[in-house]
Parts: sequence; structure tokens; C-alpha cells
Amino acid sequence: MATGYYQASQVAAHSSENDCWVIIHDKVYDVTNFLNDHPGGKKILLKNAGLDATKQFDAFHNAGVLEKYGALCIGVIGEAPKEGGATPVTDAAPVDEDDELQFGEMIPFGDPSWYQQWGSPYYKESHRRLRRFMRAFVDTEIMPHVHEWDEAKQVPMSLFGKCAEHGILASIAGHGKLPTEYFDVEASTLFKGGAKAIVDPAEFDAFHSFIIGDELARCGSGGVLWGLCGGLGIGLPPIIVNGSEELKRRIVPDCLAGRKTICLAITEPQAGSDVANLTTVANEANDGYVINGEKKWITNGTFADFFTVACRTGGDGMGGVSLIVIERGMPGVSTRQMQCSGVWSSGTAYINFEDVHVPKANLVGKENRGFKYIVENFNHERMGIVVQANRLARVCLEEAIKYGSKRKTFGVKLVNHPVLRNKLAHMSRQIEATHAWTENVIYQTMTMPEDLQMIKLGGPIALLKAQATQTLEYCAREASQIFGGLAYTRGGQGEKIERIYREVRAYAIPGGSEEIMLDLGMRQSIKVASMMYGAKL
Ligand code: HEM
Repeated sequence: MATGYYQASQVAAHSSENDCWVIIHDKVYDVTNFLNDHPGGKKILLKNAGLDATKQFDAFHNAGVLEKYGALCIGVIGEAPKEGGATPVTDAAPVDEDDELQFGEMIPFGDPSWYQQWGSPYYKESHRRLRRFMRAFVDTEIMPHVHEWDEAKQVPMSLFGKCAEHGILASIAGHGKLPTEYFDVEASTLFKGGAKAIVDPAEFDAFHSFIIGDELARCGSGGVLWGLCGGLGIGLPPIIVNGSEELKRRIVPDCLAGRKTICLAITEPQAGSDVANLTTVANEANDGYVINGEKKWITNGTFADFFTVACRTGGDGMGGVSLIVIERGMPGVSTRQMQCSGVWSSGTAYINFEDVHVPKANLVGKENRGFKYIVENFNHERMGIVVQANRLARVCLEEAIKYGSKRKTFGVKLVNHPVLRNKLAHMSRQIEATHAWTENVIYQTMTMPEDLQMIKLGGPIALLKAQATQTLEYCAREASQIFGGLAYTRGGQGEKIERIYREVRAYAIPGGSEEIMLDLGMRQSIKVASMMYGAKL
């Protein structure tokens, strides 16, 4: 935290290896004890000792580095205020005067258009308050740690606790509706105070959920997103919607309070997305089940306390599948972390269930209805993927524009080369189109009767998922080309791009691969057009 006021001439006196200060963006950093740890080397810092090194710093780092190393900052360049004047608050974010219309850094297409002075019918004051809250939360609590968490291949439980405190976990688990019976609304930063809250819980809608997902995804890590949201978004909803009251009380409050975590365990080594043919079997025994089988690619499986498991309780096909909750402490449960190309901190697991005895009370809803419960959550799951994928694509665009505006080749900034602008243009048009379609579909989920949503929105949402993940793939590729070698190495300026590029498949395959989504989308849409609207086909 900055404390003192200095003149440039005073900083100049600290220019040796034993006493080394530098000025960056009008702040003074004492880097004496950092010289040997500086990843760019000691020499380069010493060359700038006692000087204003802003230009050189900006050439090699992202602004976020200074937040992470804030402890090195000892003051600012300038005069101390006269006695009785305001105390310096050098680290405070500037207050945005025109929050109504303008919010964020104003990088072209770096945020949705309603952040950049465009009107929109979808958002009101509580949405604007929520976006401000979420941005500050992600910038301070998530963004500085993402690289570290990713390398460590885990998200700390403390993040779940912090998100729970604000009501973010409950927002992720609800389908645009808050599960208010299962978390302490009045203890949540976002919702306490009813009508005076940041978001009045009675008014919480799908656009609030959208903002939370979209702003979280600014962290630029699918691993953190899947780590935090994976189980809550797909493992918990089948219990909230279909579970017995006793099962809900036993599981949901702990998950929404960040004390426990959950995952959805469907995919198997041999069954892939083919849910109807899964082989994990639950045989009835003594007032319960004995479960045997293997699950693979299970998001959050390495650390989850609860597993919402798809098992065969009946005959072949989709009519013989049930959902049963298995608990980590039950004998016969073992998990191991899988080594995947992306989403490292999400805890992707291979799971073995060997003669696991589970009480009947852990059955979700009715026996042999599991396939129906899974399918009912598909639209919600896919929309979650759409929101994350498109914001990750936006992160690629934002990073590419920022980097292209400072890096020069052949004496010209990258953004002044038409070939680079052409890449940015194609990225922007795809992101904006995907966002507009996403908003349109979200609006339908708020206005269309639920039974009709299942029929009418399944096709468009499947197509939208393919649209979002192909946009992500395109943007990750083009941003990598723009960053060059920096996006080929982990960490540093190209950190987000390198990671997102590795994570593209984790969006394009789960929740329905692009191939399945495109086919289903058209099949379903043709069926709906003929059956419901009388299209003469
Ligand atoms: C408070 C001051 C500074 C801090 C905390 C700092 C921190 C870092 C960090 C964390 C990295 C690793 C890459 C990254 O995460 O971006 C890095 C790399 C580097 N830094 Fe610094 N740095 C500082 C000042 C400077 C200055 C003043 C210069 C140049 C005059 C410089 C030149 C470099 C270079 C050349 C690299 C290697 C970049 C690469 O691998 O592409 N640093 N620095």
C-alpha cells in the first residue's frame, strides 16, 4: 500500500543494487529485495534504478502484475496534501461518474454493448449494481490468483466461502431463480435488505444470473469457472428440482454455503455422451443399493463431497437410469485427478465405485427417471457454457486489442496493420452476434412457459452452444497468432490466451459436442416448426 510522497529527484537517489527504487505509472516501488526474484532478471531492473520505467514496464507486463506485487509500492510521485486535506488513497479504483451508461475499460467490444453507452431493454438499476459488484469481486478476489490456482490444479475452498458469503453460489445453482429456502439470504452481501439490496431477491432474474456468469468468466480461466460453477450448475440442480425434502436439507444448504461441494457423475470410459448406454449399476440390497462402476472426465470429482451419479437401476436404455447421491466418505469410493490439456483447476476426475453401499434415501426423485432429470437440466447447462465461452472469447479479443495497441512491428503498432484489424473485426462480429442471441434466448427463458421452453428452446440453445464454442475457438486461435510466442508460454503477458487456447475443447465437447449440437439443433427445430407452427415441409 502506497504511503509516502516523493519527487523524481528523490527517487533518483535510490539507484544501486542495495537500494533500488523505480517509478511506474507515477507510483514508487522499492524493488531492492525483489531484484533476485524478478522473473525478467536483476540486470534489467538495475538499468532502470532510480528512473521512471513506465514505458519499459508496460512493454513487458500486464497491469495486473502491479496489483499482485502491490506490497513493493512505497508511495506516489507528487506533493503531500496540506494539513487537514484529504488523505491519499492511491490504490482506490476511480469512480465511474456515468455508471448508468458506461462501465468498464471501453476497449472496443471488450464488454457487452450495454456497458458501452448502448441502450438495452433487458437491464435495470439492479443489473448495473450487480455488474459493478461482480467486477470488483473478480478483480480483487479471483483475477490475481488465477495463474497460481491453475498451476496448483485446484481452486481453494476459501473461494467457495467468499462466493457463498455474497450469495454468488446460490445464484449459480438457481435457474434464474434463487433457491431462497436453502441459504441465508439476509447474510448475503448481494441480497440482504430486501428491496434495498444490491439485488432484491424477489426480483432476481435470469439476466442477474447472466451477469454473474459473464463477469466471473472475465477471470479468463475455464479451470476456475468449472472449478467453482461446475458442480453447482449441473450436479446440484437435479437435487434442488427433484430431490426429497430430506435429501435437499442434507445437501443443498452445505453446498450453497461453500462448506461442501458436489459434482455430476454421468460420463463413463466406454459410454461418453451416450447416457442411455451407461453401465454403472446400482443393485438393490438391504434397504438401499450397492453401486459398481467407473466414471471418467468428472468435473470437480477430485474434491467433491457429493456425487450425483447416473446408475442403471432398471433395464437397457434411457428408461433404466436413476440418479443416486454417493458421498465421498462411503467405503468403495476412490477418485484420481486426470491429466487434461485444459481446465486444470476444475478437478477433472476418474472415479471408481466398488461395492458402494448407499441408502435408499439418497435416490434423487423416482427410480428410473434419471435420464429425464438429466435432460431437464440440459438447457441450463448449455446456456452456462454459452455464457462462459463467449466471455472467454471476449477476453481473447480484449487482450489482443490491448497488446496490439502497444506492441510495434516494423515501426508500426500491431493495430495499425490492416491484417491485424481484420482478425479483430472477425472476432468482434462473432462475439457480438453470439451475445445478442444469448440475450434473446435468456429473455425467452423468463417469458415462455416452462413446458414450452423444453420443446421450443432445446434446438436453438443447442445451435447457440455450437455458435459460442466455435466463436471461442476462432478468437483463441486469432489472439494466439497476435500474441505470437507470448501465447505459447505459460504465465506473463500471454497468460490468459495460452490458457484459453488449451481450454477450447473443454467447451466444445462437454454438454453436447458441436457435432451433436448442430445436428440436434436442426432436427429439433424442424420438428417444432412442423408440429407446433404447421410449417409445410
Ligand atoms: C515493480 C516492478 C516490477 C515487477 C513487480 C515485475 C514483475 C515481473 C513478473 C511477475 C514477471 C513475469 C512475467 C509476468 O508475470 O508478466 C516479469 C517479467 C519481466 N520483467 Fe518485470 N517487473 C517489474 C519491473 C520491471 C521493469 C522496470 C522492467 C524493465 C525495465 C522489467 C522487465 C521484465 C522483463 C524483460 C520480463 C520478462 C518478460 C518475458 O518473459 O517476456 N520488469 N516481471
